[in-house]
Amino acid sequence: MSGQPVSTASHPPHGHPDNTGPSTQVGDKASTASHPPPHKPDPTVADNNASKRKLSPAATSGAAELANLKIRLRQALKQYKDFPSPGILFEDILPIFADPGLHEALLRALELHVTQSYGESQKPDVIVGLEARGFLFGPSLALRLGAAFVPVRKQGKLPGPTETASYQKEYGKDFFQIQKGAIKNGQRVIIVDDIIATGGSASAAGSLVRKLGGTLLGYVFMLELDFLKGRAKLDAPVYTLISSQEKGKEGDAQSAEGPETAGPYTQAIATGNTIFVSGQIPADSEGKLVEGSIADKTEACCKNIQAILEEAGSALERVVKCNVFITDMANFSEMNGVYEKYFAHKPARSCVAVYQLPKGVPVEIECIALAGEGSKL
Ligand SMILES: O=P(O)(O)OC[C@H]1O[C@H](OP(=O)(O)OP(=O)(O)O)[C@H](O)[C@@H]1O
Ligand SMILES: Nc1ncnc2[nH]cnc12
Repeated sequence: MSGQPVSTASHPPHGHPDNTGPSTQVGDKASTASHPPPHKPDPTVADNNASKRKLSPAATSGAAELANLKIRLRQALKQYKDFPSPGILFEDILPIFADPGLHEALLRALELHVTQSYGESQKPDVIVGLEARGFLFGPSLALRLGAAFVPVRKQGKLPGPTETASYQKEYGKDFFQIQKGAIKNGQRVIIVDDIIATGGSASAAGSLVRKLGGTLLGYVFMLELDFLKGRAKLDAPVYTLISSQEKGKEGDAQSAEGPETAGPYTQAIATGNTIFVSGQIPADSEGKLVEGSIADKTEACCKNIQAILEEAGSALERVVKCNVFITDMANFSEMNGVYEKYFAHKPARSCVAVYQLPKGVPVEIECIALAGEGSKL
């Protein structure tokens, strides 16, 4: 587990007790949710059972492993503007394969996802990988699962009788082919690829699998470009390890919605079963400062923390400690009004007034959270 130092934007720790706002009082149990609700939690709804739930050590260590892995994978991605054609922001996954540790971690996470999602009785018989990047990890994954690997290739590459499907992808039109007889009637199949963008490629591959009589269990991707809504084209369950921001920047490996870091620190670091989130200021995902009241700005900080935690497989409900920095205690109660909607379970908290904050903002919030439950591991 990596133990990189946690770098908050610019603040030394402050130990100011704060029992007048929505923080947990001394003597309260640390309130963490071992079983977050299956639906996305509404941060504005109080969770009165939060303090009764406990984490199992195995679940938390698995979840922390996944959280850390996601952060490391995201950081390894490289983005290229206008490749292969103008207007496309190309997500390069190859650096993951250049690092044996990340490569191994990727395969482990995918293997665990499949074994835990489908179990022994629904084990896949065949992993289908899509040319070319689905070939980078499809065969290794198949081997780990004791399944066959079958390639779907671009037109004209496969010998013998084939089935063909045409499709439109994010940057062009193409044809996929599969060898007739490569999948037997009724075999359970999982389709894997590096990226789902518009979903055109994956959908065409799904149609080929079904043409051969395969039972499509689902799709597994390393990365999803959410904003293209490709999964809407697919009619089998979709799993993606990480999702990508709508507007990324070249060379940038930030989480989906949190603002990019403005200095030599990382948005979040997971170690053990703990996630340390760097101080969040009221800025949007492009780093633009949010205008408006203290309430608006506090809300922006909370939303950034929420996005970063969710990206790391955790949630606001799993925050155990917050540090709030404000530049004027006259704003304390307006800040609290919003803060308590997001942190209804009252994690431990300090709130201090500081002389100045980066970029002249009036509020900054950092936190420590427990990793997610580990349902994917
Ligand atoms: O969801 P879509 O819009 O269909 O796009 C996703 C597909 O695009 C990329 O492949 P590409 O055709 O560029 O081939 P490559 O792997 O050979 O580079 C990627 O590897 C996916 O297969
Ligand atoms: N933006 C993108 N980056 C990398 N591969 C892709 N395949 C389809 N769209 C892509």
